[in-house]
Amino acid sequence: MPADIRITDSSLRDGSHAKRHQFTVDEVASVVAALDAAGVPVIEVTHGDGLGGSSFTYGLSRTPEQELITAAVRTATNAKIAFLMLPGIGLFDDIRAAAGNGATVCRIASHCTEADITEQHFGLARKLGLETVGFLMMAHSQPPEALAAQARIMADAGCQCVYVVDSAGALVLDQVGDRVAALVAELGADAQVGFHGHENLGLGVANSVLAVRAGAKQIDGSTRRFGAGAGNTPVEAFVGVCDKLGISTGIDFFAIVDAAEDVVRPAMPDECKLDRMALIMGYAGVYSSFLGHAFTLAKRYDVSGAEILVRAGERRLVGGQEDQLIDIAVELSSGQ
Ligand SMILES: C[C@H](O)CC(=O)C(=O)O
Ligand SMILES: [Mn+2]
Repeated sequence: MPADIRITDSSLRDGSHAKRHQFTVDEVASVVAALDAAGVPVIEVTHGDGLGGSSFTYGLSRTPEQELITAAVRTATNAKIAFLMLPGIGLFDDIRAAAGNGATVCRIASHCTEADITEQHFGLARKLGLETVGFLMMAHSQPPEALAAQARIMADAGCQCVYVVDSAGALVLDQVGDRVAALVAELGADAQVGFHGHENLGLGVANSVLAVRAGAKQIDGSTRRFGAGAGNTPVEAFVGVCDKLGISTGIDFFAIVDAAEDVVRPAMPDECKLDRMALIMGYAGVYSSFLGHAFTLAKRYDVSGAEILVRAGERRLVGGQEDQLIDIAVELSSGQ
């Protein structure tokens, strides 16, 4: 029996933000082995900011991501290995390399008003025989009908599942359902709809259930919430809730609970916490991966990390504008 929904585990990609991109091959292999054994169908492995993300702006990786992808592919027996790429950060050759190393699911992300920059990337991915997923990031910032129009651009370019991506963990309950429903209505049989949640307001599981009820067929999460900000929808809790609701995921609850505690947690530098800075991100609508940058800048310039995030929210900064966090920190340190 096929599962009702397909879960993609992002611990080894979104979790890369929380680990400052310091994964080793051994950590990736042990996490993939545990998730695969628990029945997780898709495991995403890449630098937190996608292929090519290793840089001074986004943070240097400890291990080249193609080596991590290769290790994941070698380890998985059933799970598909996915990778993320953001046009402008990664290159076409990075997609070719990931495909050559055995990854089979290509996830292309853009800010949720810029789907047109993904068209050529979906074209290449489909030509390479990859399964395609599109990410409309910072989805809280646009109304359902605007997101649906952007989803149509991705689907027409060859994307097989368009995700509503709550990058800031700012969407609340029906705001997820309304957005997913708008995409389902727009895309019909042309593409599936997915949801990627963050825990910054503590709603990852509830939001994901509402996404499923609105017609989403693919849901992201991270085991032990290992992701940016307060982390992602916890896969183990979501699987338990789905079991109770009669939504089949194909993942064994007890096995994923053990994987979270015994394998994923030891690979994490710390728990992903719902603390002051994470809550402010959700409340102010700030891109979750800014957390580590704001933390570092707060220390360097001796200013409040929370204040950096509040100002980032006021300026409606989007992914790719990490450098503007430095401007904010400098302003704060000079009393502006
Ligand atoms: C590059 C981002 O980290 C993608 C993502 O997971 C999000 O927007 O959320
Ligand atoms: Mn994310």
